[in-house]
Amino acid sequence: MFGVSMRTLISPSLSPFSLHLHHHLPKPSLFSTVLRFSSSINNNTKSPKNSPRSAISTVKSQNTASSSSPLSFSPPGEIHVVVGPMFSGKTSTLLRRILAEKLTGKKIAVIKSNKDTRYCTESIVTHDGEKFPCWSLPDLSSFKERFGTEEYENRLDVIGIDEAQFFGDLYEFCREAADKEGKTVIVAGLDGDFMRRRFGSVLDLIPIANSVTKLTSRCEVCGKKASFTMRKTEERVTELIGGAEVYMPVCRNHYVCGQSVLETARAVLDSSSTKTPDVVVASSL
Ligand SMILES: Nc1ncnc2c1ncn2[C@@H]1O[C@H](COP(=O)(O)OP(=O)(O)O)[C@@H](O)[C@H]1O
Ligand SMILES: Cc1cn([C@H]2C[C@H](O)[C@@H](COP(=O)(O)O)O2)c(=O)[nH]c1=O
Ligand SMILES: [Zn+2]
Repeated sequence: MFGVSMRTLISPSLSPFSLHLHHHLPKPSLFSTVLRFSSSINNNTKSPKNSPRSAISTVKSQNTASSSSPLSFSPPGEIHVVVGPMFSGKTSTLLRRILAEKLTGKKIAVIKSNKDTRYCTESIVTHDGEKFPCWSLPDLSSFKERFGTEEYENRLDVIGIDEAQFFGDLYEFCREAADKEGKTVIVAGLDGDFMRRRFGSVLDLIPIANSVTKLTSRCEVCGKKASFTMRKTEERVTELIGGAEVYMPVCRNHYVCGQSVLETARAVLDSSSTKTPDVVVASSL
């Protein structure tokens, strides 16, 4: 990772939600009554004295059990989104954050798309070779059942998702996990494809995210900060698995120059492929 620019889109202290609560709601409001009711349930909960894990599990089971009540208030989870071009350190950042959560005693799981078979199917692997075991899946909706529904609901705290651009059900999974199941979800993926078009549904998470981080790499041409990924080959399909042999990180200037160079090259290739055979034979002699 060469540079990081962090934009927290929702500041908890200034959220419309808290302003609304302070200035417009009659007191006591139904909402604050629900909050007090719910917190008194949790305060009366006797957690086992042994491990922090047991305490976490107890609170989570309580929340799951009470989630069917119309007056219940589950503690919300969180969604953190990490985007950027290829080689910008998205997987490294995901790994670092996941390990930090693990160190605090949280139970974690990492999922990556099974479309990405570049290094290893059972681990997320950074371009620097760091590894962490993961679930390699075709979609996210099957994760809960594969992980074990009871284990998922009562003990899992943090879910990391790598190569998020490849998951069609990303938005629904993250919203459900954070809003209804109290999970912290850390999502790493490409915001844009090689044409700088939105990639998959990563960008759809922004309105429901707690934080969004866009990383930069280093432009392979000039060394300045790179925010885009250039494809070096002729393929035009959106999804094309590959590494440095196919893609390179570039700055805006070299993305624009590179696109026009590629377009010129394509035009030359296209025109040469329409030449009559005798011309091709003649020129190749
Ligand atoms: N061709 C390359 N261009 C830039 N960085 C590279 C390249 N090859 C390997 N790297 C390394 O990749 C690291 C980022 O790896 P990773 O976290 O897997 O990135 P991402 O998930 O964003 O693709 C960089 O810190 C750099 O050391
Ligand atoms: C730009 C771009 C990338 N891909 C593929 C190439 C890689 O397999 C992954 C990205 O991996 P990384 O962890 O961000 O290095 O996505 C693609 O299919 N289409 C594209 O346009
Ligand atoms: Zn450049």
